Amino acid sequence: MNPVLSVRGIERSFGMDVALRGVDLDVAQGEILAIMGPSGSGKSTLLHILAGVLTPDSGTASYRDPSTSETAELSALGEAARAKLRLSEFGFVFQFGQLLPDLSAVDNVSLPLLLAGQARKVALRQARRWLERLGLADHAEKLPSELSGGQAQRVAIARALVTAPKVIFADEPTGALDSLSAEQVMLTLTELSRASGTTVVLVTHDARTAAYADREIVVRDGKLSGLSR
Ligand SMILES: Nc1ncnc2c1ncn2[C@@H]1O[C@H](COP(=O)(O)OP(=O)(O)OP(=O)(O)O)[C@@H](O)[C@H]1O
Repeated sequence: MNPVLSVRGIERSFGMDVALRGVDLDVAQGEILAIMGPSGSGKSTLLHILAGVLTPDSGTASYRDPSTSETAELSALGEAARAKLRLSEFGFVFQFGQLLPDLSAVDNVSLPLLLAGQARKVALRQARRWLERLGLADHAEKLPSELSGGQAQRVAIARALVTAPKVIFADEPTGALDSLSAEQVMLTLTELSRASGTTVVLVTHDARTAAYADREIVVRDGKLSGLSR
C-alpha cells in the first residue's frame, strides 16, 4: 500500500479520559475508508488526528502529498502550520453541514477559495460549477435555512470539494439525514471522490453509510478491533 495518511502508536487522552490507546493505521491513496464503532470509542478523535486537527500525546501521524510524495509529520507541526496544510490539502464535511447561516449556498461554497486567496469572481464561478455538478444549480442563491437537510449536506460536500482537496474527512456526514437523503449524499460523495481520486475518511454509526466505503474499520475502547470488512 502507498499510504496518504499513516498513524503509528497513537495515544490521546482528554484529562483522565483515554480516547485512543495505541492505534496504527494506513489509508491508501484514493481509498474510501469508514471508521465505525460505538459512541465514545474514539472515532472522532482518530479522524481529528489523521486530519491534523488534534495532535496525539504520543505516536506519530503523517500525511504524504500524493502529487509530490513529500511527507509532512502532522504530529510535529505547530497549529499554524497544520491549519495551513488543512486548508490547502484537506476538505471537511460534518454531521450538520455547518454552512454559514447568513451566506447563500454559492457564497458558502466559494468561501474556501476566497480564504485561499482566489479572486471573488473566479471563486463564485467555480462554486457555481460545483453546485451544478451536485444538482443544486437552482438553489445557489438560497440560504441554508431554505434548503432541505440533504441539499444542505450536498452544499457542504461542494464546499469540501471546491478546493480539489487530496483528502476529505467526513464526521457522521449522514447523521442528521433520512435514509433517502443519506443515500444521495453518500452516492454523491463517493462518485465525485472516485472520479477525482480523492481519498475519503469518514466516521459513521450507520452500516448503510459505511457500505459505500472500500474498507471498514472498527474502533472499540480506543483501539482498532477486528476489521469488519
Ligand atoms: N474535546 C474533548 N474534551 C474532553 N473529552 C473528550 C474530547 N473529545 C473526546 N473526548 C472523550 O474522548 C473519548 C472518545 O471520544 P470521541 O469523540 O473520539 O468518540 P466517538 O467514537 O467519536 O464518539 P461518538 O460516536 O459519540 O461521536 C470519549 O470518552 C470523549 O468523552
